[in-house]
Amino acid sequence: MLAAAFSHRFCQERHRFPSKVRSLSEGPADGRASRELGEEEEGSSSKPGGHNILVAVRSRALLPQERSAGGHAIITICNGTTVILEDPHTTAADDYLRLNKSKERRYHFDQALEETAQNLEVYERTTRFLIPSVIQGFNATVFAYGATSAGKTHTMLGYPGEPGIMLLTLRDLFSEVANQKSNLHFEIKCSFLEVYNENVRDLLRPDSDFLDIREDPVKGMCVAGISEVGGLESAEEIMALLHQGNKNRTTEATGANVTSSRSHAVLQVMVHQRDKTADIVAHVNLGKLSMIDLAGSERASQTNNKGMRMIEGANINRSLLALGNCITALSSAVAFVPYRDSKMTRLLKDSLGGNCRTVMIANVSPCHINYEDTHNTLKYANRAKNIKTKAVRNVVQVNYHVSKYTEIIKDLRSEIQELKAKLAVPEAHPDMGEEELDTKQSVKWKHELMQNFEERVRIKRRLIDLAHETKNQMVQKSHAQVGISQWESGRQAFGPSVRFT
Ligand SMILES: Nc1ncnc2c1ncn2[C@@H]1O[C@H](COP(=O)(O)OP(=O)(O)OP(=O)(O)O)[C@@H](O)[C@H]1O
Repeated sequence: MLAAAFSHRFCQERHRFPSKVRSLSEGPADGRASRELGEEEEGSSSKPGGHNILVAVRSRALLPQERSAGGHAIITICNGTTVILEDPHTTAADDYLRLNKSKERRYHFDQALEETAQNLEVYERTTRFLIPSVIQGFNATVFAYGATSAGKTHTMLGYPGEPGIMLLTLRDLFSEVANQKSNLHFEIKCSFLEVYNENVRDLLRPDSDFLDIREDPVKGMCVAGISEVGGLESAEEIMALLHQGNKNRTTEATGANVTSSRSHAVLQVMVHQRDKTADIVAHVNLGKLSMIDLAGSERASQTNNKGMRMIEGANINRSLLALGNCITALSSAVAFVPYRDSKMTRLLKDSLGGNCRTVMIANVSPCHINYEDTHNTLKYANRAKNIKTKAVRNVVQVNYHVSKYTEIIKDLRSEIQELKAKLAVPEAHPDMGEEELDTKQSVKWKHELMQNFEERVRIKRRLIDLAHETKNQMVQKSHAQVGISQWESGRQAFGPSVRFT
């Protein structure tokens, strides 16, 4: 009773989301995350320790079917960061061990969003701050986690009247790119995949084979052979691809949700950014933004799923259990993290423990019938708060040694052709006038100019040859070094008795 009164008072001071539009780089309405982003943007994100995952919890309203089944809400959100979960199980009057136990569980998160929060508010308080860092070459992931029908797809995808995190993020990303286009060159590509029954499928090329996940030393975890659609200019273009891909996504009606996602869906947007004035050597920032709508965990007893739906459910639960185990391992900082236990956790490896800035949105149902699921989601979300990632800017140096020189030579050649065409004037005659002599003089200058250009072409060619020679010499040098180290290790293995004659 006392606890209930306290929570009521506490809720009077509930957090109000500021109506003022926050700037992209301002960070979410949370001091900690905002400060961390500042460090990241200054390029110091490689500092030991890294950043904590930003964890937000979103509770939806009771659904009509939950109300008609006599469901009541057991979730209270306070102060924009606290979630109070009421245990609906009644305690028997003679259960003396539990009589004085509080029936409330209290959790604190970076953000806690109540049922009145629209997707735009969720986006502004959780994800918006990631955009500048993606443009600067950092990896970022936003994923929705929770039981079936908790509201993950509603949060990530939304619907035309209320776009979800994916569209809102893409809109801001493209408008930020447009703001910076005068000084920087951008290339934006996207891919869309699903993990269904432990198989990875390209949703933009549904007739392709199942794909493999690989760990690339430069790109991190990636999917071999996934199609990347390039030349994208607007969020709407990506959303069109997403809707096309979504038609290929596996969703079915289940006992718990009429449009239940039976697969985990991953939308990845790659942003390549470089200076417009870049010369022979360019530094390209490679940012990758992953937005993930996970399939929801479900209890077979509650969903009444049979046959294929039950197998899917088992696979979904298996991969979510693997995700839960990874979260537990990472939050307790044990040495071994079982990423390999499922495809989804392999894909999420960078987002959970690697080079990435990560936001987890844990969706919960407020209905007392879903108490166990909600409790589990809150427990995992609470553990995930301790996970640290180390985001570093991905910069590759593109050395245009050969390709750029060839391009320059091509340009010079076409210039020479143009000059030659202009030079195609009649030969000079002895009885020429002053005007004609002037023309002859300018023809001479043009000729010299052309020779100059030809000389430049020769020099560029020589540079290419030199680059090749240097490369060959380096290969020979490394062969020689391998030989020397083999000789030295052989010498150590046989000891000082080996004599060379
Ligand atoms: N914040 C919300 N406001 C209003 N309705 C919501 C909200 N979140 C979810 N819903 C409704 O709840 C139902 C289930 O939501 P949704 O399909 O997003 O759940 P899910 O977690 O993606 O489920 P699954 O894992 O089975 O795919 C839908 O009818 C959706 O419209």
